[in-house]
Amino acid sequence: QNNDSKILVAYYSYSGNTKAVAEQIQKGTDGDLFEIQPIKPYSKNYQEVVDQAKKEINDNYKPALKTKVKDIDKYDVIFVGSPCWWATIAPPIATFLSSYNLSGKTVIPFMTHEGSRMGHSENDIKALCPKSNVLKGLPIRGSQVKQAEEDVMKWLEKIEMLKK
Ligand SMILES: Cc1cc2nc3c(=O)[nH]c(=O)nc-3n(C[C@H](O)[C@H](O)[C@H](O)COP(=O)(O)O)c2cc1C
Repeated sequence: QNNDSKILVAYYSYSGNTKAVAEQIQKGTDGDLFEIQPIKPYSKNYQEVVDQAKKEINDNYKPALKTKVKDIDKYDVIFVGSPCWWATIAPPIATFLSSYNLSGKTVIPFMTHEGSRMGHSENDIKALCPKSNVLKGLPIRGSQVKQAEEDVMKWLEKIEMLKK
């Protein structure tokens, strides 16, 4: 229940869509917003990032991140947002989930995509934090994030995470 929970909204966003949804979730939950950023940013060239992402995902590569969450232990609920990359989470999310002990916490995925919806990201997330309670995720089409707020708020209400 939102009123008793401490909420973190963590996300990685390459081109801004997932960031927009993260901000809507932050607004709806009053949680703390945290941007996951790799130390080495991905190329601005789309084809380059597509090729690099494919290789990194196939290799289970986990890029080093710029910053850490200060006190992860205080959070009960962690929203985790990623763009859909090759039908799964972007590699910085894999690093994020591997960097903390998230056992006993509720992990709530959300994803922006251009057709694959959540892909197989929920299973991949579960494998990275096996002792967390991973809920079903929210997929939002990347090109429609600006109109997504109502759907996001309805979803938050349904999963009892909308702030009172
Ligand atoms: C490397 C890469 C791989 C992608 N792979 C997929 C995919 O498999 N399925 C899909 O629906 N969209 C795919 N997309 C589109 C993105 O998921 C979509 O544009 C998303 O909203 C981008 O979010 P962002 O602006 O937060 O980075 C891919 C985009 C990139 C850059």
